[in-house]
Formats: sequence, structure tokens, C-alpha cells
Amino acid sequence: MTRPLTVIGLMSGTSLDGVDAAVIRTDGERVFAHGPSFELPYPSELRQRTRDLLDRASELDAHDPELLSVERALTLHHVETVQTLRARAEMPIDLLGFHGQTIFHAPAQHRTWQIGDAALLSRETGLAVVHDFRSADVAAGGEGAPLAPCYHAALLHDAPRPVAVLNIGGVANVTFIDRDGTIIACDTGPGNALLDDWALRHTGRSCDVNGNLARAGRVDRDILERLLAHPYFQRPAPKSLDRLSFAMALDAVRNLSPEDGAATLTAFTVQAIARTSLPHRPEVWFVCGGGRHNPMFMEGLRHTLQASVEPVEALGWNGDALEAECFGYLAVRALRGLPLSSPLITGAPSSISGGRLTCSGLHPIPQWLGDFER
Ligand SMILES: Nc1ncnc2c1ncn2[C@@H]1O[C@H](COP(=O)(O)OP(=O)(O)OP(=O)(O)O)[C@@H](O)[C@H]1O
Ligand SMILES: CC(=O)N[C@H]1[C@@H]2OC[C@@H](O2)[C@@H](O)[C@@H]1O[C@H](C)C(=O)O
Repeated sequence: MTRPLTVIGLMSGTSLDGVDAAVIRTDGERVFAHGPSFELPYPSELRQRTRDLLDRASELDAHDPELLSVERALTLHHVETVQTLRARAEMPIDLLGFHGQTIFHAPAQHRTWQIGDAALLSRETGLAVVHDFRSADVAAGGEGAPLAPCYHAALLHDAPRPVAVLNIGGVANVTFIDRDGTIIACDTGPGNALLDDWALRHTGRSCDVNGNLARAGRVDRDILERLLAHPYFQRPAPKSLDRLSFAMALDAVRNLSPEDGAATLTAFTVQAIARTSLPHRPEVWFVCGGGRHNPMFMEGLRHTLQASVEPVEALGWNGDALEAECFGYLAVRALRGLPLSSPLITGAPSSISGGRLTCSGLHPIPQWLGDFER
């Protein structure tokens, strides 16, 4: 039997709001325990510098001084997150699963780019680090995202089916598990990112807190229909998005009032989710990610999907920590050479593993790592 490991998973998502970290104990197949979790928000200056990098990421040179400076600052923010969580966890940690920050995602060009210095993280924490989860899938011709479905499936083994887990992060993505266990997944469209950018521009706050701006506005139906005419919504799964894939929506609503713009962008996220083509109607949609804290998304989804829509807390899960837990789980799967994705999830030609191990902070290398040699 493979030894279970205690792992800290680390996720810095497309919302650019901060680092989520969570402890789980897993052998990469079963999850034995969930430990504490913690989020360390980015200072607004670092969030803005990262946001600015995204705009020029497609042309960025890997040695760009600002890129390297942001990468170092983001990594040190991860180090601080790990040290804080470690102190709270009061248990020895074996491994880190480090997603990094996606700054560019274009699977059609065989490119996906997560920044973050795994060697620095390993040196500063003295822990082994698994990172670079998406490249192998993209290199094999897959979308490289979403990767959470395999973790959702591990947690949902005895839930009623068909069932959907919907993550509303910066981008939104769904995992659908059919009656026979078949998993279908994709990014559905925008999540919070457009609304965050709009709210920042018009209110100076980093998001539309509790949907208050959108609630006071009216949806512009013409603009909404135009946005939903985007070919992405006709494409079947598997499919995935970059944070900026729908940046033109901000341009489309630019002449609306702050309230009407927020209402229209909120409806765009909801309607994009509802248009996702699934083989059967899920019995329940369980929602995770920061978007579930926005009642305008939750109410809009209940109304549009005409189905039960619950936060994942209804399953006893922690919807703010789920993605971080996921990268802890995937880190152990990667060490064991187990698949992180499958053809129906990312479109890769076969189920393939991924991730890379960095141990620059370990002297000597612990013996148990030898058990995982692939
Ligand atoms: N009370 C709230 N009201 C409105 N929006 C909220 C609230 N709380 C959180 N959010 C939204 O949730 C976002 C953070 O979500 P989350 O942490 O899931 O993003 P992420 O980790 O970047 O996700 P992903 O990797 O899936 O893109 C914030 O940027 C904000 O838009
Ligand atoms: C390229 C990339 O970082 N994609 C993220 C992003 O954020 C949400 C959505 O777009 C999803 O596809 C993915 O993250 C989650 C954790 C995933 O891989 O499942």
C-alpha cells in the first residue's frame, strides 16, 4: 500500500485575489483527512502588477525583469502562506502542491504558462514541491484545464448522480458526473473576473461585494445576446479559457451605468453556465469558489437552471479551500505517476500524468520519496 502523505496544496487563481492553501492527507486516490486552510490576500499593488502582466503575457519574454520580479514576489507570498498554515496545522507536512499563477493559457497554441519559482519555494520552506501541473497535458494536445474534476470525483464517490460541481472562480468551470460515472468537464465561460474588473473601475472595490451593484441594475438584453453569440458557447467540451478570453465584454458594456454593467456581466456568467451542454440534467449543482458568496450568481443560477443549486458546504466541503486541496491531491497523484486528466476532461489523447518534483530545499532527500520514484 502507498504511504499517505500530508500535503499543503496551494492555489493562486485567475481572480488574482490571493493564495489559497489547505492541508489534506491523501495517497492520491483516497482522501483520509482535511486539515486547516488559510487564504493570504495579495496586497493591491501586487495584484495590479500581476493583472498588468496578463495584458502583455502573450508577448512576454521569460527573462522580462518585471515578470521575474512579480514571480519572486508571488512566490514569497506563497512561502508566507505555507509558514502561517504550517504553524496552525501543528502536524508535519511532507509535500507542497504548487499551482502557481496562470498568466497565459492558449492550449490551441500548445501554451499554458503558470509563473512561480518552485525551487525558491522549496528552499525557503525546506519541503519537496510538485508544480507545473498543466504542461504535460497541453503538450499532449489537451486543454490543460480544468484539472479539478479528478478531485471532485474522488470526493463524490457516493453522491446521487447525475451531479455537477460548479466552480465560480475568475473563470467558471464545471465537473459533471453521469449516472455511469462518466466525467465530463470544461470551463463554462467567465466567472468573477469581468465583474471584478468592472467593480474595481467603478467602485474602487476589488469585487461587486454581495452582488450589491448588480442588484441595483438592469440587464441589457441586446448586449447579453451579443456576448452569448460567441462561438465558444457552441463548442462542445472539452474546452478551456484564459482569464482574458472574454475581456471584450468589458468593452461591450462600457457605456452602461455601473449598476447595469454589473447586472449584465453577472447575467453573462450565469447564462454561460446554463448554456453548457451536458448529456443529462444534474440532480444538483454544488457550487464552490468565491462566486458562491455572490447571491446574484446563486439566485440567477437557481432561476435559470430550474434545479437545486447549493454551495458545496451542503456536502460538508469547504468551498473556499477546494482548489487548494485539489492541488495537494494532484501533487501526490503526480508523484505516483497517476493520471491528472482524461480525454473527456481535457481532450488529451489518453489519461496522462503530469507535474514536476523539485527538492532544492531538502538535505538529505527523505527516504520516503524513493517509494514514489516513477
Ligand atoms: N462576498 C462576495 N461578494 C461577491 N463576490 C465575492 C464575495 N466573496 C468572494 N467573491 C468573489 O470571489 C472571487 C475569488 O474567488 P476564488 O477564490 O474562487 O477565485 P480563484 O481562486 O482565483 O479561482 P479560480 O482559480 O477558479 O479562477 C473574488 O475575486 C470575488 O469576485
Ligand atoms: C489555465 C488555468 O489556470 N485555468 C484555471 C482557471 O480557473 C478556473 C478555470 O480557469 C479552470 O480551468 C482552472 O482552474 C481549476 C482549478 C482547474 O484546473 O480545475
